[in-house]
Amino acid sequence: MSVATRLQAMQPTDVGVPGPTPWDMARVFRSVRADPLTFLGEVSQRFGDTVSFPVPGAPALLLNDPADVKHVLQTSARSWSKDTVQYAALARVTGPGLLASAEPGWIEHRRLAAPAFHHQRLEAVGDEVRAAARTAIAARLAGTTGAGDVVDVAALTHAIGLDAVGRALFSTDLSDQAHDLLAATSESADLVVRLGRSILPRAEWTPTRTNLRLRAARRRLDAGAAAIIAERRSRNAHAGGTAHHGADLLGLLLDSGMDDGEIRDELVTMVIAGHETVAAALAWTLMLLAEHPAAQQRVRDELHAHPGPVPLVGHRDRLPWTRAAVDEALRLYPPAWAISRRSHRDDELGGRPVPAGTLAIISPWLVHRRPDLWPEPEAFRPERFLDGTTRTGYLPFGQGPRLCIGREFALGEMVVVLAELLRDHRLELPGGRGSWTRPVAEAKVAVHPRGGMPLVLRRTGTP
Ligand code: HEM
Repeated sequence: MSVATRLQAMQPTDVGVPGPTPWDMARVFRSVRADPLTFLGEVSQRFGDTVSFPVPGAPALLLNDPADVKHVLQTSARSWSKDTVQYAALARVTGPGLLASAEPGWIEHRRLAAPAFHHQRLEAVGDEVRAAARTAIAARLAGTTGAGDVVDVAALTHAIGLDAVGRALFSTDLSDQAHDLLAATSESADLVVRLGRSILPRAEWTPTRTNLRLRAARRRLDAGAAAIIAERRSRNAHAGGTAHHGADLLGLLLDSGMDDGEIRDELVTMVIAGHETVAAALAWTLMLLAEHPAAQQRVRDELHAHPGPVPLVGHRDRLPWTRAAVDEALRLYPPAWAISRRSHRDDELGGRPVPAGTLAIISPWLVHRRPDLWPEPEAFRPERFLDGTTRTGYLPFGQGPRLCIGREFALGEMVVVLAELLRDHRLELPGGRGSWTRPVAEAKVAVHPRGGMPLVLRRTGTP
């Protein structure tokens, strides 16, 4: 490639979309890395629905118009792939598992995993999710008085999230490995974010601190996955070595003919995608309910009006308000705060041609705060979702063919955990409303409450 061609490739491509200048970006560089949510909010306020970032080569566009979002993720999904820095960084941990994989191999893996998320199967694992919630709640509350102890509900929901994935998808009790798996997934998630935001991407083999730490975290995840696979094979051998390893996700993967490396990638994908997101979403939901005692009481009233175990699937008819509270919490705090795609063909966005190679950044966090779609967008109002209809500009689980495979599982899990916790407990803000400050929403792999989520948990019936 000639110098002129190289220089040409370094120039941002102008597609006639406004956005910050390179100078603007240089000035805010540090704060963007520390707090991308605020930065994205500011640029969309300043430049509108489509914002262009001054990066070398093909355009990088932030898309906030639901029509553009639908175009990229759904209508024209075949022209846009996950060939992006975000997913390349994730693939350093998960390998080309279902979440990070770019087409075309993805569809076979999706078909293979799908039966583990079908309604029938999810109905069958409701007890496991309930058991995960009960065990973690009992462990966390052991030794507390029940009369108003401050509990970090984010740590609680992490423990539940991991255990629920283990029990429901791998029929495995992960409690022995929980500490190590939680530490390794959260370490990997932090490093993935760091790599995704690095201005100087280095080759995987260079001995940078991040690369070395990532390799160590990967080894721990590999060991965890290998132990889960070995345990299932040995269980199967003891049961007479039947041809089928079971109806859960791990059984499906083992029966599929995938090699152990591919199975490892899917297991690690599900552990990361399946517990970080649900844990964060639940922590924010509990905070919002603590801030809104009347909404919380309405959840409890619904639970008392319908005693008995809450089903994972089909809970909406019985507990419409509880489910609406979950939907509204996912609007305000969508754990997956950024979704990226790269076009591999020339395409059009809002009537404007965009070349192959264009990067599209979609932030559910921003789209969910559009005042034209969500009046008083910062207000927590579960009633927005009471009618149960699909809403334009609502995509906590993505949209189109790559919609979250764990959506029904996650929603069911969230409702079941709320039921287990709120039936007999009241959540309050430590120090009361006057002295309460929300934890900072930290955009990592999921949007987490920085420093945890300390809330008062009081057994109902105690003063
Ligand atoms: C509140 C919880 C969850 C949220 C907010 C969430 C969000 C998302 C989003 C936005 C996507 C699409 C990403 C994209 O298009 O680039 C996605 C995909 C995915 N999610 Fe979830 N997720 C959640 C729970 C789960 C659970 C419980 C699992 C599994 C146990 C899971 C596994 C996956 C997988 C494997 C994909 C990739 C699917 C594909 O590309 O075919 N997620 N998730």
